[in-house]
Amino acid sequence: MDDDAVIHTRGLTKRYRGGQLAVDGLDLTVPAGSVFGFLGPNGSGKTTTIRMLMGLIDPTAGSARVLGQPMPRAARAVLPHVGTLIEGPALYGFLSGRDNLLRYDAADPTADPRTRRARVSATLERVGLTAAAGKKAKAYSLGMKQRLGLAAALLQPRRLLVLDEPTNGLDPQGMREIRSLIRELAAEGTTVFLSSHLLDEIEQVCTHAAVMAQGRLLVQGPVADLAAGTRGRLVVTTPDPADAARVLKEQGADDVVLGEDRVSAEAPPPDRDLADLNVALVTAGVRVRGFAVERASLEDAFVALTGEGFDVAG
Ligand SMILES: Nc1ncnc2c1ncn2[C@@H]1O[C@H](COP(=O)(O)OP(=O)(O)OP(=O)(O)O)[C@@H](O)[C@H]1O
Repeated sequence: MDDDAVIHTRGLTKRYRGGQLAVDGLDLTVPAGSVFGFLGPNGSGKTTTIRMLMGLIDPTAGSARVLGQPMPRAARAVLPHVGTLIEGPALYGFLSGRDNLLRYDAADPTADPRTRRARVSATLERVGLTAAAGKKAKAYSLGMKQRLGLAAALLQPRRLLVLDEPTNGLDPQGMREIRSLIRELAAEGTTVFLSSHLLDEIEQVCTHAAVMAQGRLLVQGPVADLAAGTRGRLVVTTPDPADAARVLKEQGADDVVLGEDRVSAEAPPPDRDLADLNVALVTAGVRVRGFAVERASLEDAFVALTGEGFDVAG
């Protein structure tokens, strides 16, 4: 077991009673201090994994350690150090935002009642809800509800935050707010584990990521490495795209895509000198206006891994 890991699983498996194998032999390592994106299309097993990590359901096989301790056995010792936002916050609509937090904190046996009011006020401030603190929660927008849920997770200092699809259903402004809050928390040293089905979200906020598909882990590691393992695309801008495409194919380029004033192809391997390709184009009379390699995105990496597009719907 990796002692520095905040979350570490070995062969973690969940088969539901109906027979559905939701998580299949998962080996996950979440380094301390990371913002770790747990990525996968709907139904790939993310929520099931999170529920096992938090001791809400038992695994069928395998083991999980959170903050160095076995789950679910050590749940009582571990969970006070973990802030969670899973499947939307449970709020009382008839209570104000502030009263929701006071009530939530009062239900936590590890929370100090003497500092309760001050902590609630500070947390409301931190998530930008001070002005709306007196409003009933049912009058909150979806983004405000989500921020209130996050506030509940932040009432006490946490070593780990586990957020299940924290920006799901939010408008772009709401997403930005949650993402910048996540970055702030990470900068203070909290490890953040968040699930998402949005590739660009993971690229924007995460240092590390794991990709799930159909209950299995496809890959995990630093986000920069995941994309770097995939070749970028060579993009040639030219008024002669058909000729350029022909020359690139002759030169052995793969996956040549013809556009109106551009041609792209899979970037050649590192041992191939790009200048030679450019010379071949120009020698064949292709007028080259632009010649560049675009870095691979996480989406390219995902497509390369699975051979299919990422389902970003839902
Ligand atoms: N309580 C349950 N009983 C039986 N099958 C379940 C249960 N919960 C989830 N599943 C199934 O397990 C698989 C994984 O679901 P899970 O919710 O973990 O995926 P997910 O990646 O979190 O997707 P989503 O984003 O839709 O929640 C799915 O096929 C789902 O239908």
